[in-house]
Amino acid sequence: MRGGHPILNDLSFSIESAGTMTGLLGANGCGKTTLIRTICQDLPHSGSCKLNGSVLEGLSVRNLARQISYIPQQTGISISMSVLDVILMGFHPMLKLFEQPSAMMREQAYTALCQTGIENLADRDYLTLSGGQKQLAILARTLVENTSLLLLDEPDSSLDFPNRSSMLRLIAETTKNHNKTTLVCLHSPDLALQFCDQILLLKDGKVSACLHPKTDSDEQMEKAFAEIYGPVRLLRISKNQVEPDTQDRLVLLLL
Ligand SMILES: Nc1ncnc2c1ncn2[C@@H]1O[C@H](COP(=O)(O)OP(=O)(O)OP(=O)(O)O)[C@@H](O)[C@H]1O
Repeated sequence: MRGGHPILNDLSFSIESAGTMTGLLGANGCGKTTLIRTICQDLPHSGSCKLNGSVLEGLSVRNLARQISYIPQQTGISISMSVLDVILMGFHPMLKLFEQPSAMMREQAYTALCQTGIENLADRDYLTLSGGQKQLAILARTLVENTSLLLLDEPDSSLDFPNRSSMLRLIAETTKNHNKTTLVCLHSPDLALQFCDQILLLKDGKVSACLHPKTDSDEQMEKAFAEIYGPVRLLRISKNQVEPDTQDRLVLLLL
């Protein structure tokens, strides 16, 4: 519910097993953020969300934070603190009251900064970062959180062209290597087709299609995307034309 109005209706879906990444796509205002915030229990709703068989409704904020990492479009951090301290916030749900992060946690935080390529910003005030640098810092924080479900709302929106791809690759690798389940809102069908195991298309408050880019036919996917975006054509670029040892690359063109 937003402003007293239902945004999502009779919506039901399940996400594949741990180690998989699901993209959530749809037109502006179709309810992607609403769905993500509903799952992390940030918005009122009827029905229920289950994670590994456990109902999420009714769990305490601390308990939810131990299981779910949520990256909103705007981080909401408004006080001065170093980028390293922002990453260390990822350990808070694991610490007791007044307990400080250990040396090992600080080391892990620095490693996460290196993984996202912003170790040179460790001592910078977070508030002085650009929008894209902030997104990389928040992703680094997510990497240290020991959660099983990642909910990411357009984590690439402020990033430059190559960094968008790097960000999605890193999220996909983290998902697989750490056996996490990831649901990510995206606006780029191309990035979703390249990195996601499953794509949910949202329309009129419902899931209009659930696609599996590695196995669905091009015709099936074209038809589903056309429902959302209008006439489209799916181009398949053979792996030999891209880089060996990768999948064919799929690119969606608006007609
Ligand atoms: N605080 C609010 N009060 C009332 N309605 C809201 C509020 N926030 C969002 N909405 C409405 O809820 C609907 C879904 O919004 P939501 O932000 O979930 O869409 P979205 O798919 O994430 O959009 P975008 O791709 O533009 O980010 C929209 O019609 C929006 O106008």
